[in-house]
Amino acid sequence: MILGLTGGIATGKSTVTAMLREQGIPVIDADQIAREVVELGKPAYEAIVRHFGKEILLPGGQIDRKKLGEIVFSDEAERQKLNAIVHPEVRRVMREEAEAAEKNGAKIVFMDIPLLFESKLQHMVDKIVVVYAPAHLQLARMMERDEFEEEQAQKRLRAQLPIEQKRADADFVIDNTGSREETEKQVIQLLGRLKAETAP
Ligand SMILES: CC(C)(COP(=O)(O)OP(=O)(O)OC[C@H]1O[C@@H](n2cnc3c(N)ncnc32)[C@H](O)[C@@H]1O)[C@@H](O)C(=O)NCCC(=O)NCCS
Ligand SMILES: Nc1ncnc2c1ncn2[C@@H]1O[C@H](COP(=O)(O)OP(=O)(O)OP(=O)(O)O)[C@@H](O)[C@H]1O
Repeated sequence: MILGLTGGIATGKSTVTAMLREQGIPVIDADQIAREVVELGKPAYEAIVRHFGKEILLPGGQIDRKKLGEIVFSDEAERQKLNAIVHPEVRRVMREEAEAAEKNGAKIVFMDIPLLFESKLQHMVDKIVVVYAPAHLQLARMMERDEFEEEQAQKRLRAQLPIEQKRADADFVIDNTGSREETEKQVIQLLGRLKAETAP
């Protein structure tokens, strides 16, 4: 069974991913793959430099993610352009990794896909788990973690569908409004249900 793990920016997907891995569940991470496919010299890297120019590079030649983020979260057309370069590569690698995990005998595989709903990737997964935190907590946690001003954080929030809508469209919701311990309890409870469903 392939589960799509999604939510909004800073709702706690990475936090939940770490908890799942601790329970021995494989999690394929779209953000991590999106970082790997734009490493220096990869095809997506070349395409990004062609479109956005050398101004978005660090002195060592790697992509300056902060700078590219400032551009794409301030300009919807540029964000779409970046998505069109990066997303097909990310989907291809995710499929490969899911197949490898299933070949290794995994019955339950999670794919952490932040933009699952926005990119209409529902077809890639059997069920959808949304990690939820209300918008005001998303903002506060993002500002603290990334040292963003409120306006920078708001821009990133506006580039995604509202978290309330995602919650409504989920098969399962993990509410990360409370403490990490409360969240972990929900993760373990969900795994219990899924293991019962996938038992022979
Ligand atoms: C714009 C970039 C350079 C900013 O890098 P940065 O290191 O600051 O952020 P990071 O990659 O860790 O992403 C953090 C979060 O931002 C949100 N986000 C990232 N890209 C996008 C996007 N294109 N549209 C909307 N939200 C996005 C997601 O919630 C993601 O979890 C980077 O996010 C990127 O290359 N994005 C395009 C690829 C993408 O869509 N990745 C997310 C899902 S695969
Ligand atoms: N239950 C919680 N209580 C307090 N802080 C939390 C909780 N869960 C997560 N955080 C913090 O909130 C921030 C966002 O969490 P996390 O990085 O897991 O979110 P994410 O959804 O993976 O974010 P992104 O979409 O940006 O990748 C982090 O700094 C994390 O340490």
